[in-house]
Amino acid sequence: MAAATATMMMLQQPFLQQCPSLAAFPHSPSSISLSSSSSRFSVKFIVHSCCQTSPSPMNVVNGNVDLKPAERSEIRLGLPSKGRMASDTLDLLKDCQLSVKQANPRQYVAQIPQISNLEVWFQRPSDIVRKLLSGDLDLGIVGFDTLSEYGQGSEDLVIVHNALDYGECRLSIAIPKYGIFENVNSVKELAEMPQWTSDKPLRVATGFTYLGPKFMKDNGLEHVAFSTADGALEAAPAMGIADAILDLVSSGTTLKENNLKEIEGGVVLQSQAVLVASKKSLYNRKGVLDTTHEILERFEAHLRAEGQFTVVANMRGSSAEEVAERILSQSSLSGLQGPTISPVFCKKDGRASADYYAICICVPKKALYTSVKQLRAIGGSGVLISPLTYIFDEETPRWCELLNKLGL
Ligand SMILES: Nc1ncnc2c1ncn2[C@@H]1O[C@H](COP(=O)(O)OP(=O)(O)OP(=O)(O)O)[C@@H](O)[C@H]1O
Ligand SMILES: O=P(O)(O)OC[C@H]1O[C@H](OP(=O)(O)OP(=O)(O)O)[C@H](O)[C@@H]1O
Ligand SMILES: [Mg+2]
Repeated sequence: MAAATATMMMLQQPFLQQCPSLAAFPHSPSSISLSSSSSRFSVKFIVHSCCQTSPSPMNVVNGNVDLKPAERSEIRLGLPSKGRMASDTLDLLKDCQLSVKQANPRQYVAQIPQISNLEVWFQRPSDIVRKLLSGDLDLGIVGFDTLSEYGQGSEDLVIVHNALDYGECRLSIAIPKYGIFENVNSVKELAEMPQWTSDKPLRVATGFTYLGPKFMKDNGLEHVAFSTADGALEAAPAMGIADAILDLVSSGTTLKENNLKEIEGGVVLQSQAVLVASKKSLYNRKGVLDTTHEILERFEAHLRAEGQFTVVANMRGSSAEEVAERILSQSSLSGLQGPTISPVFCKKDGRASADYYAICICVPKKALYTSVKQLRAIGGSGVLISPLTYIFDEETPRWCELLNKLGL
C-alpha cells in the first residue's frame, strides 16, 4: 500500500470526535500541526502532501486560477499502472474481449479499440480514486480497500461491479504472538489492556490512515498512535516501532513469517477488485452510462461463465418430457434455467425416430463430477464437457442496481 513516506501521525480519538471535519479529511492539509486548547487533547498531525486528496486540475488563465476541470469529450477509464492489480486487470479486460492497446509500457494513455471514445489512463490505484473524485476520470478499477481508504465514503463514487474476482484480501489488525500479546486474541481484549494510556498509546503502523483511526474509534480503542510507511509493515513490531499493524492480508504468510497473528473482530474490510464510477460522470458526461453498461455486461458475462461448464450427454428415453423428469430429479442437473433437451433422430424401419435425446446443461465447476455421476446414474452416456466463455442474461442485476442507485 503506497503511503506517505516516513510520516508519523499521532491522534487521539476524543479530539477527532470534537473535530469531525478533521476526522473526515485526515489527508487534506499538506502539512498541519495542531494542538487543542485542552491539555487532554494534545495532537500532532503531520501529513505529507503525497497523501493529499488532489483537487481538480487548475488552469491558470491570465494569473487567475480556474478551478473547473478541463473540458473533454472522451470517456476516461483509470487502470492500475503497477502492483499486483495491474496485470490481473489487463487479463480480465482481455478475457472480456476488451484488450487494452498500449503503444509502449511507459506510455500512460492507451485505448480499448472495441469501445470508441474511451481513453484508458494508467495510474496508481490511490490516484485513480482521487481522480474519480476530482472529475479527471469517469470509471476506474481498484481494490475495494483503496476505494474505501481514498474515497472516504464519498457520495460521488458508485460501485458498478463489486466482485471482479481477483485481488482478494482483507484489511486486518495484527499483533505479535509473543510478549504482552501472548494471550490477547480479540480487539476487545486489545482495547482492555491496561498498558494503553494517553501518554503511552497503542502504536499502530498502517498505510490506511483514514480507515485505521475510524476503525479504532468505532471499536473503543481510545489511546492509539499511528505511524505509516510505504511497505513491509510487518517488520514494525519486531523493530520496536509499533505494537500492532493494520495491513492487507491474503494468504497470511507474511504475518506468519513475522510472528504476528490476526485477532477476532480485527477485520476492517474484505476486499477484491471493483469497477467504480463517478456519479457526476454517469449523470452528466455523454456516453458514460452506455459505456459503463457495455463494460459491466461483458464483465458479468465472463465472470458468470467462469465458474461453469457446458455438459452435453445422450440419454435413452421415450419422450423429451420423460427425459426431463429424470434429469430434474437430480439436484446437480437443473442447469441455468433448466435442461435443453433435443431428440436425436435415427432411421428405424424406414422412418426417422428418436430413441435418444441430447441434453445440454450448465454445471458449476465445483459440482462437475457430482453432475457426471448423477447423469450416468439416470442413463446418460457420451458425456461431453467444455468450458463456457460467456453467459449473457436478459439484463444484469448489477445494471438494475446501478440505475436504482442513480434514481434512473
Ligand atoms: N497480498 C495480497 N493479496 C491479494 N491482493 C492484494 C494483496 N495485497 C494487496 N492486494 C490488493 O492489490 C492492491 C494493490 O496492491 P499492491 O501491493 O500490488 O500495490 P500497491 O500496494 O499499490 O503498490 P506497492 O505495494 O508496490 O507500493 C491492493 O489495494 C489490494 O486491493
Ligand atoms: O497474506 P499474504 O499473502 O502474505 O500477503 C500480505 C502482504 O501482501 C501485501 O504486501 P505486498 O506484497 O504488496 O508488499 P508491500 O508491503 O511492499 O506492499 C500486504 O501489504 C502484505 O504485506
Ligand atoms: Mg503492496
